[in-house]
Amino acid sequence: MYTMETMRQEIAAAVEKVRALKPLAPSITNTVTVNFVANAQLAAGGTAAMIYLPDEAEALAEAGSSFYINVGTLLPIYRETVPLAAQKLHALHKPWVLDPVAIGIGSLRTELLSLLKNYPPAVIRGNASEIIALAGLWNLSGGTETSNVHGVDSTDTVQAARLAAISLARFTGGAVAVSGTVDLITDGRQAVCSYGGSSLMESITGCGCSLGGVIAVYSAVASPFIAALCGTAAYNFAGREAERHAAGTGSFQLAFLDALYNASPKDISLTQFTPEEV
Ligand SMILES: Nc1ncnc2c1ncn2[C@@H]1O[C@H](COP(=O)(O)OP(=O)(O)OP(=O)(O)O)[C@@H](O)[C@H]1O
Ligand SMILES: Cc1ncsc1CCO
Ligand SMILES: [Mg+2]
Repeated sequence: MYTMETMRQEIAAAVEKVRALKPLAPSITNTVTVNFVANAQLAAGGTAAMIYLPDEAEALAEAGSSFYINVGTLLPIYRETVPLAAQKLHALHKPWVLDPVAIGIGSLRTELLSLLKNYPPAVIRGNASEIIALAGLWNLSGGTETSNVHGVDSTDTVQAARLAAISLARFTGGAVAVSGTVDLITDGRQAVCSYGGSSLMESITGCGCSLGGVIAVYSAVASPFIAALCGTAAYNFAGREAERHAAGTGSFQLAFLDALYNASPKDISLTQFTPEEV
């Protein structure tokens, strides 16, 4: 168990380590936000590599320190690529992050997300509706059988996903980060609410996707819980900072990357978060 003080120390240490080591966190991610994911990973201090083909996934699962799988826009080749990557990561005991974007839409997405239960990710990151639906698909408490996911956006509150997040974290032995106005991060034993960000983050695409990629970067140097908390705190810091400089959604995206790049270990570790009952 972490105290609030040790959480802050470990977050600051993770931010510093990533900037020193530049860990490679390869991604299988959607074509909508692939560029934003790579740029956010670089802004945090990590190294990015985006993958489509099965043999490349296996090679980069070996080469990387961690990995990111986001099922936002599936292509037929992912029927091979995603399972191969997950199997390899599981066999190598490497941390990987799952974003179950738009869970419930289409048969390939359901097939892949069901199968990934066999190779549990270190961190699951999603909006509230996605977390509830993944717990449902994996038959865990707090989940619902029918998905409330409408396209890629959430229709549930973060607190409504609390039990689903806790049961997913207990099942994987890792952590879950539920995003929204106030984010919830849990490892199944403790939970933290993280504050900050900006409502403009809902008006651009890819803040959630890229947060998953950045959590994968931090997973290379920290426990799943600290990595999830560190990524979320970095986003809450950078979002709030970017809003002060943005004229609208276009300049917000640029200001957000600048803020993420310029954020110090203290800026990130001193963001507001509070413990929650589990
Ligand atoms: N209203 C808000 N106020 C403050 N921060 C927010 C708000 N909405 C989202 N965020 C922040 O935006 C980031 C992404 O969360 P969000 O829930 O929008 O993900 P998402 O829906 O999966 O995004 P996408 O699928 O477009 O990538 C998180 O860091 C979250 O804290
Ligand atoms: C808009 C969109 N559509 C599929 S993935 C994606 C990025 C946000 O999840
Ligand atoms: Mg999303």
